[in-house]
Amino acid sequence: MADATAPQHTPLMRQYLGIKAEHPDILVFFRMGDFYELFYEDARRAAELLDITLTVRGESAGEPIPMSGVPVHAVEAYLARLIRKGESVAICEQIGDPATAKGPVERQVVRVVTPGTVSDEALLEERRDQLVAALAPDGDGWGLAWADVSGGRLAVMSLDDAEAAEAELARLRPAELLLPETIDAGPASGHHALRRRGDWLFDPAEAARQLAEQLGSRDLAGYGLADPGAETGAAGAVLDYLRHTQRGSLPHLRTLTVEDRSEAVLIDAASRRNLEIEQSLAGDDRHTLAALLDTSITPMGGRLLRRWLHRPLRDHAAVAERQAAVAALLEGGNYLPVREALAEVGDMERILTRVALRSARPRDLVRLGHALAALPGLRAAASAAGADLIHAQVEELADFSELATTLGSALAEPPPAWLRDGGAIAAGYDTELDELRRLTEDADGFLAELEADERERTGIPNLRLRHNRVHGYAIEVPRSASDRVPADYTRRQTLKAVERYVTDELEAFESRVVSARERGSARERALYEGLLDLINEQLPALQAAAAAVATLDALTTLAERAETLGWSRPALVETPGLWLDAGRHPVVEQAQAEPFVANDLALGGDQRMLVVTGPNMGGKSTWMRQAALIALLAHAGSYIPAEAARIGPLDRIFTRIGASDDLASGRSTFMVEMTETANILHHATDRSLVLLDEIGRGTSTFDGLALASAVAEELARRGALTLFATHYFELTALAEQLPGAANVHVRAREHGDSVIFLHRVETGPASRSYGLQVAALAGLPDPVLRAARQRLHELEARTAPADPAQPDLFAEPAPPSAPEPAPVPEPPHPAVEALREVDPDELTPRAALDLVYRLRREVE
Ligand SMILES: Nc1ncnc2c1ncn2[C@@H]1O[C@H](COP(=O)(O)OP(=O)(O)OP(=O)(O)O)[C@@H](O)[C@H]1O
Repeated sequence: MADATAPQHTPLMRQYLGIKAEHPDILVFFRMGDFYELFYEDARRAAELLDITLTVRGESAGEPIPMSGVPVHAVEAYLARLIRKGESVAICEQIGDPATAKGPVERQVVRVVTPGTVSDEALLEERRDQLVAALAPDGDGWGLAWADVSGGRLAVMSLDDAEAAEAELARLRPAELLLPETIDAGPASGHHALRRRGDWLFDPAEAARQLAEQLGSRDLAGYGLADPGAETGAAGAVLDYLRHTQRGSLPHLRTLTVEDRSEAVLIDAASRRNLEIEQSLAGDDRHTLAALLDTSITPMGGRLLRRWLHRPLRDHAAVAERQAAVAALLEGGNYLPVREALAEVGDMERILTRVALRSARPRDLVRLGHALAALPGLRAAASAAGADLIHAQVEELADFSELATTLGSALAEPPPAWLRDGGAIAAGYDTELDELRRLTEDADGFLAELEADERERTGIPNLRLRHNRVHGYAIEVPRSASDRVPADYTRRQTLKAVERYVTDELEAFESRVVSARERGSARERALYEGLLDLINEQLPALQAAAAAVATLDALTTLAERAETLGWSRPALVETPGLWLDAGRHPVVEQAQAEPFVANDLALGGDQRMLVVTGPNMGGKSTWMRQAALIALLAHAGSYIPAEAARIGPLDRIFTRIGASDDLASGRSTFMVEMTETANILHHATDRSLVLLDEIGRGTSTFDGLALASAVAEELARRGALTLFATHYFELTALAEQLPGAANVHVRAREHGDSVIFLHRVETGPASRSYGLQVAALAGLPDPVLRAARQRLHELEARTAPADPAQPDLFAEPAPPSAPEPAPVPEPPHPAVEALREVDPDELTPRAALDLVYRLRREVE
């Protein structure tokens, strides 16, 4: 990097390097006319990241200056690409007037665009929160804070250990993560957009002061943070970062939520991945719970629904409230008119943020006007559904009709893309603006008239009136006709084929028009600012209404999904457990063409562990995952894909499914598996749902078997609600060994050399595995299959039940081997002797009856 102070740099480069020095880690977009330019290392990086041309711009300090750039009009598309790659950009604008500047125009960084703090519509994903989070260490634990700038939310949470921090980061997926400079990254290591910030920015006491000021309260006691700790420090760091990036105040951030982990059904990072809530294991968002459920009408409803799915609630009362609302919306199709009314509302939440940050575009205000106008209809439609939660939302939909009317009459439709384009304020809204506009518009007529007059006066038929940005208005005459121009023409410019002149009349006109135009746009800007002020006056009430709309949308979406997908309302019961009648996998059922086979599940009470066996491809994983997804949906307040269900309280959902190397952290498949299993064993309780799929597979058979059985024993001891799928038949013996354990299997039928999967879950262990048949279905070559069959016969012969090479892992240990005395045979009972002597075929009915009487006497 070049040295800014080196005197041999050009003045422009000295200015650039001075600004760059304040933003050493991020790209600086340096405005030069119609381009944002990047220099030196930034230029190289941008060229690579954006696939734009790297050129050279002259020399400074005797060295060529590498340069790349993007046109101003297309900057948003480039910014969006950089943000998605986790990059941040400082936008440096020209703020001085180039006409009057001596040396380079004054320039200043007006905002810093970062992945976690953006609020521009073009840079945000519509249906996903884009968060910036901060972690601060706290003994063994961590303080966590996060902000959703575009939604106006700020939250904190205290975490007991690194595992909890990892789990919450996996839930929130912050686009940026702030960490004190001097600490070990711990649970944050590997985060793609880690930003180190000065340790002092995490200081709890100073953070508490800053936060109280931001929230307009005396201190944080009202938020339960009377004694500021690491979480407050983290929130302070987030706030500082937001102020730094927004370069202004944040009037829309006025509340702080203190989240408590124990209020949620906890899902650790690995389990969350396995459940494919918002992202599939394949890495996309198709075939996920969110993709299936999110038919919400407004983007903010979609984002709220995702938050619900990511944070199922333990409190059955809160869940029941959502269920009751969904039921009320389903009744008589109440949800349909609500959805219709929602269609006009749009993304009020993010629009309000842009209004608060004063970056709202004309289109935002037009849409806000429509949204406000739609609220009375929404209110009426929602009021028809009788549920407490719905009424609470309706109450928040205050009357904004005056504001709606003002916006409706103030804004032109369709609006221009930018305020600077002009025409945002509608005609008839302001007489002064109308007057100024008339002056500019009349200019066209005046010019046409003047042109005609001058042609006639001079007799030059191709005389034209021209306007150009630099030189203003001029009368253009071909050079060949220049000897015919009248004396009152003053020559301004001589070009190759034409000469340009002005007249006093034209100059007077020009100053009138230019001043009218300038005053017009200033007036328009002032009126627009006035509208922003007007909205901001009611910001808290508007934000509350937006939150209510989002809630109504999310609830209505759950109702629509329940109806469309044929889901039912689960009964919430007090006994921990999961009892499903004809449950289905919500996503697989929709994704596949073949009909889905519904299955029951009874897990709880005195049956707490089910060992699931059956062939590969039989449907074990699907059945287990559907149990977890149904439990999750139920605790999010949704209806579920089952005919009927009883669902007890749940504290955690664990899913140890599938195997994957975690190459990034250098852990092997088996190591990952055991780490995840260890986590389960540390935390599972009798209210935890645990899914273990083929645990122990990643090591030798005996080690694997031994580990799997010991893990099962521990889970049984803890009384965890466990589904345990395995290909080790030996583990089916667990059903007899462990209290509360039973076997189930997915049924398959042999069909010649092939196998038919019935996908039906039945009691008892599977009889065989059909591994070779499944391999055949998968297209393994015939010679290999033949060899495998041969090998299988050999193995089966070798491991016949009497074979000592196959140990019975669950047999009681043999008692100490003192030789038992041979039992002394007892003489048979006389009744037995008598029975031995008769031949039943020879007996008449009468003799048989006599015999019974005799035997009876013998045994008395
Ligand atoms: N209940 C069902 N009804 C219809 N199809 C099903 C059902 N369950 C599973 N399937 C289908 O069978 C396929 C295999 O299911 P799954 O992956 O659950 O088998 P698995 O027994 O876990 O296999 P493996 O032991 O090889 O992991 C699924 O992708 C799905 O298409």
